Amino acid sequence: MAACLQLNARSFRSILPTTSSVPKHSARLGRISCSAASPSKRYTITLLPGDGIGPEVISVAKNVLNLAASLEGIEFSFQEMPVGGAALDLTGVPLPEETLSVAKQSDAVLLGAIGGYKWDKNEKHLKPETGLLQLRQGLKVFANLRPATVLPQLVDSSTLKKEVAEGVDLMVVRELTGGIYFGKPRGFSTNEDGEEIGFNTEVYASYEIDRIARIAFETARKRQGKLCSVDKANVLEASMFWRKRITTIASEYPDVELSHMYVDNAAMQLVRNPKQFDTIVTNNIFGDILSDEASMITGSIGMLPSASLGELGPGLFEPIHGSAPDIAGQDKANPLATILSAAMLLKYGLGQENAAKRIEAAVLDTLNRGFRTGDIYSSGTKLVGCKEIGEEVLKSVDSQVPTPA
Ligand SMILES: NC(=O)C1=CN([C@@H]2O[C@H](COP(=O)(O)OP(=O)(O)OC[C@H]3O[C@@H](n4cnc5c(N)ncnc54)[C@H](O)[C@@H]3O)[C@@H](O)[C@H]2O)C=CC1
Ligand SMILES: CC(C)CC(=O)C(=O)O
Repeated sequence: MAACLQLNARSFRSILPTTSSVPKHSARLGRISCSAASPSKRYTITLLPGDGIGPEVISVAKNVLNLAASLEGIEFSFQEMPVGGAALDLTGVPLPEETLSVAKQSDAVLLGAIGGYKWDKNEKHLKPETGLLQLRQGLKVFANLRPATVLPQLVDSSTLKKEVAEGVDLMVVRELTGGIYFGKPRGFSTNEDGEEIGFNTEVYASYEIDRIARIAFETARKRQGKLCSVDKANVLEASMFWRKRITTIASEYPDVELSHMYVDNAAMQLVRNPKQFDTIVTNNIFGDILSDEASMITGSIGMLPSASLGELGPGLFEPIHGSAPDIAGQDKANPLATILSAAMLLKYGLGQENAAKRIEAAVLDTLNRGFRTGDIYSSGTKLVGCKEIGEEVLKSVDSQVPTPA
């Protein structure tokens, strides 16, 4: 148990510069300016359950977040707002102005997932996914941290051989508000031969690369000091420019060992020898794909949390998975990624590290007691649903002693 906690604690501790005294809405990234004042103990949290399994995992994570925080004397007021398909059904748009406004005014945002078959044929501006992209852009959360750690308890759940998966502890730093997801021109048209076409633009300005590069170098510096920048600079101009800017920023971090890798090779290396990676920095689309791949090394996409942070304003915390319509409404979803996202919210969003550690420890304790959802089940463990594993995590939190005042 101690060894497991140690491994986990290191991986969580090493994500970003430690900010145990981050005031509300202070800059949290890169060159952080922190107040020395004690953190506030009252926060407003926007909950965005979204679609599919989103409401199931958010309901569980909310209870865990609330209990862990209360043991540290922290009070939350939660405000639940619609986003994605749920918002489309209610209001006709995937990100209502009120949702964005409430989110912006809160201290942190916890999101489940969006999307579903029902809205798949909608026009682009009426897709749930557009609402999530608008939310990320509206909150200006350009830095998406996606830790992938193989917990000793789940090494048998990995699809990779034990000796390959064991000990993997990597961090994907994904650029989140630029690149091909947002680049213009984009759309549908007709080419000179009269053929219908669809097109998008991968574009990055130097400031966008420089700021994510600094976050990634700072992150690597707090971890094992190794940063691998992933691009497609053998083919794409946007990647050539990415590599040039990353190399320029590297001169500010002589203590960090920088390497570059093409994305096709990186995809292969992640399953060949994932332990070679410490911190990966990459663009929006490659980060999306590589982090889903990395999640399977850890056992399941249902295990990977994420934190999306900007220079100012609330952070957005969400599991990396989608709305999983194939299992929605069946109490089969693994809520641990969302619960761990709540821990990231406490640590990186609010500077409440002790409460975050309570959640991380409770997740480990629950796994140590043998509880598993279907996606991480292995023989000899206890198969439970989303609600039940949530209740077990709550019991683990509940059994912890409050920090003396
Ligand atoms: N951040 C978000 O809200 C995201 C939303 N989506 C949307 O979600 C919908 C479904 O997309 P998919 O490509 O199927 O990706 P997905 O991540 O929703 O599901 C992929 C597979 O993983 C499983 N899975 C995902 N999360 C799980 C969990 N917590 N526990 C157990 N199993 C889990 C699903 O059952 C499915 O078999 C689409 O509408 C898509 O656009 C996709 C990715 C991210
Ligand atoms: C807009 C989202 C559905 C894109 C995505 O897959 C993600 O960022 O996780």
